[in-house]
Amino acid sequence: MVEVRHATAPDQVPGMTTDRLRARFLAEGLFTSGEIRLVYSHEDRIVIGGASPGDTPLELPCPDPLRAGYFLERRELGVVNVGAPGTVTVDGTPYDLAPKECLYAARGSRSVTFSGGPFYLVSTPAHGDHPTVKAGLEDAEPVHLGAQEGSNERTIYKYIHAKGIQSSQLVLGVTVLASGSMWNTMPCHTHERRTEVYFYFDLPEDQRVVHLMGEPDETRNLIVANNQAVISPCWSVHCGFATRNYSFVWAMGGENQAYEDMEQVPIGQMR
Ligand SMILES: O=C(O)C(=O)C[C@H](O)C(=O)CO
Ligand SMILES: [Zn+2]
Repeated sequence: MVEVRHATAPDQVPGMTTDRLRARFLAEGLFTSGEIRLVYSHEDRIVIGGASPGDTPLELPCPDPLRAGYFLERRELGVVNVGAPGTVTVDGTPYDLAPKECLYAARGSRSVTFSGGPFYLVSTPAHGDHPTVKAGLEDAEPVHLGAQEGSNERTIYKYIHAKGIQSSQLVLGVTVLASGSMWNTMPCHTHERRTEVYFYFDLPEDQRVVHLMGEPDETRNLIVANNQAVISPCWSVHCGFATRNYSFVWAMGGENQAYEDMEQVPIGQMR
């Protein structure tokens, strides 16, 4: 199943109801046992999805919006295990992924199958060839940020980026909040040259993230549950706090792969 989302201009946001805002930017229901569910966003043509194999392995389909012979004919794929240990098999080679481990699947791979997990998927168009690579948290250089005083102690694990796993344009990592911390990405930023998607996981079912989005001086909030994702166009801040600690996958596609290429927003400029 694939859902197509069109791009949104920032001047459309002030008039939006909560329902319209959620329909545009929040991806719910990505995980249904026995299915692969995808959202094709026209923001930098990022595809996100959830693969929930249940008892039977699932094969990545090639949905019609791609108009390709197979999913990775012109694309690259990042996979993060967001559940129990599982295996992703790429053209017959199995890669065992523990929770929070990552696999980059190369353009040109004809078959990708999933068992165990579930797995979160992010794909962007690719114009070059880079090998399929698996990485664990120990392979990603951890960056410790924040402090208890700000309720934002967290570790950023960068997997696919300019100095890590090589890709054509995909940039991807996992941020893990320490127990007792709730805030991510504050002070926040935008990326004029990229689209970013935050996918929240490891959050108990009865807890929520309050995700802030919109232009810095015209923010809105989305109340986000476990295993849901928020699409941030280049003009949108992306940050939030939750009712307890959690983890999230951040992934970007666009003009460049420099993690540091962002416009910082001093909190005094936010409204
Ligand atoms: O907690 C954070 O801060 C982040 O994880 C920020 C993301 O990595 C990000 O937004 C990258 O552009
Ligand atoms: Zn960002």
